[in-house]
Amino acid sequence: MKTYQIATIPGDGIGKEVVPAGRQVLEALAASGTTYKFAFEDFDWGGDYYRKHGVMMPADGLDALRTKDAILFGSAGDPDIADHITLWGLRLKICQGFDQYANVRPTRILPGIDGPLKRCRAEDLNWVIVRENSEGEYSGVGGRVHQGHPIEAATDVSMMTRVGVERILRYAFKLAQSRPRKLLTVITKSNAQRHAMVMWDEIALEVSREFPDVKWDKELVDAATARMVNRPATLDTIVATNLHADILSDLAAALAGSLGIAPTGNIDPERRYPSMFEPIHGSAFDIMGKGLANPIGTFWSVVMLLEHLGETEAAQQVMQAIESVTSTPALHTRDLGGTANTADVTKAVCDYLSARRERAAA
Ligand SMILES: NC(=O)C1=CN([C@@H]2O[C@H](COP(=O)(O)OP(=O)(O)OC[C@H]3O[C@@H](n4cnc5c(N)ncnc54)[C@H](O)[C@@H]3O)[C@@H](O)[C@H]2O)C=CC1
Ligand SMILES: CC(=O)C(=O)O
Ligand SMILES: [K+]
Ligand SMILES: [Mn+2]
Repeated sequence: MKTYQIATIPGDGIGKEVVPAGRQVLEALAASGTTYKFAFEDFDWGGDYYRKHGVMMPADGLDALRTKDAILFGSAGDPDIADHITLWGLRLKICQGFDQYANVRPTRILPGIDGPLKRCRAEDLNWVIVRENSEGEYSGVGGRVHQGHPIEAATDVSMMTRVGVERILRYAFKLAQSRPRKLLTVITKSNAQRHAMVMWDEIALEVSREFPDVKWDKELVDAATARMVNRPATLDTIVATNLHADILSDLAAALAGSLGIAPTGNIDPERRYPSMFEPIHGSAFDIMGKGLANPIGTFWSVVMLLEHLGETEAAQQVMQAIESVTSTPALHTRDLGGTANTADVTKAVCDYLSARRERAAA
């Protein structure tokens, strides 16, 4: 029997609540009679580790992850440690260390969820945002000098390379091609950002020639926010830079009902390294430790993890379990206007998976 090696890294805040929940779902799935097992290794990296060791993860931490089939991640972010230390010390260290250059963020309005847009039907919002995940505004290039003096200066340089832009655009065109509408929107800001974003537009045109069956258009990022709200059905696959897509995908999640529902894959499409799956949200300091976290974003990330492993049927089963739970208002957490807690939702998803096994056996 095949055993998938899965690393779990809860990290901080509600990551510590939703990642164990995600693991329970994978365990319930395996117990329901799959032809494979999961072997989990849990890593206690994050803010608590930082308080003990002065780093978010060990210097050779990537080596412990290198041989895993996938990583399930929670969040990096601790109320008592600066956000740039936690993010760069853990999540970005893994994303950049394993060159997970494609950050893939599907969004749709799940059954039973009441989205905030009154003119948007559920079928009008079914997007996948492809976020460049290795360079751009989050390349980490820059510096700060003369701190505290009037002449203090600081830069965050947005680095765009032809290789980086070409590979993410090619990934996005391919993904668009694989979806029924074969529709891609390339989002930039090539009016104001007159160098790298102009290069994006040029490379988009070049790469588009490899995909004659994909319809594509361009939108500037400011106008894209309005289009997402006013004409959601005109979008399908979306590709944008690291920063732009980070912002647009939180908006997308909110338009689909809640930040607590939305999943991500940090993908190395070439499979040189393990890919990492996480909800798009962060540590949620305001609700951590209270059992209020919606675990659906993590469960949907588990679906993406299973798809990445090639376990398509299992992925579908977990997605069905999620949709059965979202269809039941009594199982909505507070962010969806309900009163259920993290454990209630987790149990319902696990029970659904177990019941499938019983139905199959009957
Ligand atoms: N991938 C990662 O590791 C990320 C880390 N962060 C870090 O997380 C910390 C907090 O960041 P914020 O900007 O506040 O964003 P956040 O995503 O943690 O929270 C924003 C709002 O959404 C709500 N929310 C988020 N997830 C939820 C869930 N599953 N269920 C119910 N409500 C949920 C929170 O309660 C909060 O009101 C910071 O340290 C930040 O750097 C933020 C985003 C991603
Ligand atoms: C850090 C962050 O906001 C994200 O990965 O979405
Ligand atoms: K996260
Ligand atoms: Mn974000």
